[in-house]
Amino acid sequence: MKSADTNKKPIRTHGSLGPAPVVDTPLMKQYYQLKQQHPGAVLLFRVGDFYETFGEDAVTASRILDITLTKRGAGTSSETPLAGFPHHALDNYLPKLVRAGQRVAICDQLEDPKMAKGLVKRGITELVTPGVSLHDNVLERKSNNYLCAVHFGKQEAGISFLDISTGEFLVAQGTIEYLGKLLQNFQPAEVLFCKKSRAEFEGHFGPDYCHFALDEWVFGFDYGHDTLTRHFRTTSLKGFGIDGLREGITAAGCILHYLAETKHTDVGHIGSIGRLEEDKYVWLDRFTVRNLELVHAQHPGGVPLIDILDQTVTPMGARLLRKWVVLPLKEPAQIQRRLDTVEALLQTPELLENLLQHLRQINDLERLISKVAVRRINPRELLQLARALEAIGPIRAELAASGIKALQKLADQLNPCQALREEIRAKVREDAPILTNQGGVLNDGVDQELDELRAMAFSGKDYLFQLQQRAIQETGISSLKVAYNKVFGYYLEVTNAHKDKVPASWIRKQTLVNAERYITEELKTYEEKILHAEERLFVIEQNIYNDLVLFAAEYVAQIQQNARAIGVADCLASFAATARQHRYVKPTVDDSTLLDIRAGRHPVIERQLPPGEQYIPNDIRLDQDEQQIVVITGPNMAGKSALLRQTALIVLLAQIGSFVPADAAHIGVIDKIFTRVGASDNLSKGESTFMVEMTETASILNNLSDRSLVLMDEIGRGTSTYDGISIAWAIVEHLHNWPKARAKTLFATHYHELNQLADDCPRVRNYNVAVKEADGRILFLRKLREGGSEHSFGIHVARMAGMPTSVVLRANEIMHHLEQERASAGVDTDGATEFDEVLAGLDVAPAPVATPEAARPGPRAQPAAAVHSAPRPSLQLSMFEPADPALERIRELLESLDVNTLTPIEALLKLNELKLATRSK
Ligand SMILES: Nc1ncnc2c1ncn2[C@@H]1O[C@H](COP(=O)(O)OP(=O)(O)OP(=O)(O)O)[C@@H](O)[C@H]1O
Repeated sequence: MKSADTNKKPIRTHGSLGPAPVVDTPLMKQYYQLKQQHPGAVLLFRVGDFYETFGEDAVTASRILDITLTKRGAGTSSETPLAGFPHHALDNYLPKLVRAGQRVAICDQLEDPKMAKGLVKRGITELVTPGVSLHDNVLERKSNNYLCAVHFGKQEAGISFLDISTGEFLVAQGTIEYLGKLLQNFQPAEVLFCKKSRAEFEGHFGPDYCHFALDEWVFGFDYGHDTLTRHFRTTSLKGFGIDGLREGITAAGCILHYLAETKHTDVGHIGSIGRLEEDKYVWLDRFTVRNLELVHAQHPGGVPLIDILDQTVTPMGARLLRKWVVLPLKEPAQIQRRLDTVEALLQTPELLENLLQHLRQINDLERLISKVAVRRINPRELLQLARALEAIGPIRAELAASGIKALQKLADQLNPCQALREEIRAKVREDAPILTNQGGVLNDGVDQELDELRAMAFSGKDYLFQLQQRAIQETGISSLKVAYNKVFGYYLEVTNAHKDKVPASWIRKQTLVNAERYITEELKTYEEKILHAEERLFVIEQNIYNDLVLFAAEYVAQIQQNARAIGVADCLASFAATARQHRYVKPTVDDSTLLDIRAGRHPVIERQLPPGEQYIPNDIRLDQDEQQIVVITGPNMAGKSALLRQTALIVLLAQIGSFVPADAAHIGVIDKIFTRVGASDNLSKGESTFMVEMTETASILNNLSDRSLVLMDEIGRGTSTYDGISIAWAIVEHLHNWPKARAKTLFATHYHELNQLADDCPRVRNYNVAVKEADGRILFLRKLREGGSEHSFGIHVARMAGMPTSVVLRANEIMHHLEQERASAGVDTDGATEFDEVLAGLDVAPAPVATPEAARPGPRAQPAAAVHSAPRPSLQLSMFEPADPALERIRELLESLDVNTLTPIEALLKLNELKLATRSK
């Protein structure tokens, strides 16, 4: 990047520093020059033993790090805020800044200040950003830390993820929904996009992602392709199976560009790039991932599925499990292999125990080898690497002898890398320090010169001790001591009380309050010898250590393969451990379209219940021919949502290869799980959100297949009753009548009116979650039983929640009144209710499938005119009052609709339009 001409005018930084102070010294001139290289980053500027921040950076740093904010040049034209911390505290403070979402540029002194002529040379040595970090304090052991890049193409969009701490590099291309799902699944720490795409990105995915916008030229396909092929040293990307992904390649190229920008150039551990194939995994839309709380809880204090499931003992296993959970499989054979292995592990408890015990020794093999690749591994970590490799041998032996095919295959992938292990053990001292430049890293006998220098340094120190003893004897000053500091080197220190006994040949060097410090010729000579030996010794150690790291770097690919195999073994062992501990059973997973769960339980809720309370299991059966859609009614708190979610979670667990919380489960593979929850914070967020959601719902509903599972929970709750029921009704009808697919559906509602759907739609069945009323109170039985419910129990729940008795009594009175009114006014001669009329008038559903049931009187059997001809004293829809001209317009709009060609979703959108029109009148 070009820096401004700094000779003539005062340097001004880019926006973030605000009005820049006048540059008054060469040091500040140097600072602003460096600051301009990464204007958006907090610059930690090394001055002596401190990292300093200036201007806005200082304000930010002091707020995040809770360090003192002072002023530099207070009261002068160059006054600027200042905050700093000692350089050795970097490991402590840097992660705090990065975790707070800051990008941090570290500027170091590039030469020894003692040697520098004039201003010390400084430069940015690293740019640490939330998505590009190798610091243990920034990274979470159990999750990946992804950097992501998004590129919007003309037809499709591309996306790429990289975890630099593990070397995992992924790419995908597809629709905006697919990208949204991947973002939700991978939860990147930082997203890169093109400057001009900011609005597009935020429009689709919201403003909450920590992001960085790059120049447009970075997002060229040719540039991306070249960057990738140069990195992988290949001529094409065919070998990775990604050559057709134009937008994806562009995004991936942008990631590598960013690594270079942030000075991450040693990235040999990024040895491959994998494609995230949309077809391979169950489609979980982003609401489903969030709503099922797979990896993150929706509310503070909530427990996500992963916390219940995760019994892994290695970080590789924990990270892989998080991926398995959000990417369930669709191929029955692949699922079966995992299930069979878990079963085999359960049948051989001794193998499971041994495996877990050895796995516990493994540590974070994957991140350790990445540190080797980027040359940032310290001696203690290298020892950890050796220890991890030592555990590989026994694991390989256990797996190979297991007699379980899948585990034997894993054993074949493991390699204890004996030569590397032995080399580390032979060279690195067991008690090696973290730093490599202060000695004590290598064993004796590793290098002859090193041994000789060590002997000299140590004997020199012995000599100094003898010198001290001699001086004490000669002068009679028993408190005399030999000491060392960086400025004067070795010196003799004598307290003031004895200074008259000091020989004349001693040279005074420093006067303290209570003592004098001296040097002698002899002391100087020995000091030089010792320091020289030490300096040389440190250099030799450093060189040998660097060579050892280079040697280890040759094992990167092999150790990454070990790490992957260990991750798989750990996940499977974790499934077995969970199944054993919590009574999970092996599901049957096949190509059928049946979903039959016997005595299923919610894996999370059952573990959260207070002691003594039992989770009540329930059966759920869905198929294509008889029971495609189950409408579940029941009062608030009955357990409807729990039932929906447990069904999805059981399917999901089965398809990631885990046993399931049930007595038995038969699962014909599901290809998509689609969830909509009509929570008030969802549908009622605002019209625009509502529209976006409806449009998305539309596109997803139209893409469902016979293998899809749809969960609708209180759809329409966030809007008015009529809207809510209409939308819910239309969606169920669509799902039932859509000729292209019969998606299995669970529909929870407390609109008991929806029970009428079963009259028209032969594959819709009514169920309810049982409750018992006794003495005006309600007892939740949590049992699903066939049949609809007659009324909702909101008032009882209000009582349970501690509502004042007077309010509860009054509510009861009003309810009875309304029920009576409704009974006398809302039922016409055919038995259709007021609500039926409204639906009939709008006719939002497509023509029913021709079945005998469809001929029965029901909502759609009513002609549109019925809306006006039937008496409606109590449930007036004022928008149909003819007197109002604005409403006339709405009527015209309605009449202009061709209901025979209108799709259900177009109808929903029209409904919304009408709603807006009524509001604007
Ligand atoms: N089968 C069950 N066994 C034991 N407890 C259960 C069961 N199902 C649900 N519960 C408990 O009941 C609570 C309420 O359940 P849930 O949220 O599913 O009710 P709901 O019918 O969806 O209510 P609402 O209509 O208010 O959303 C849950 O938080 C859970 O603690």
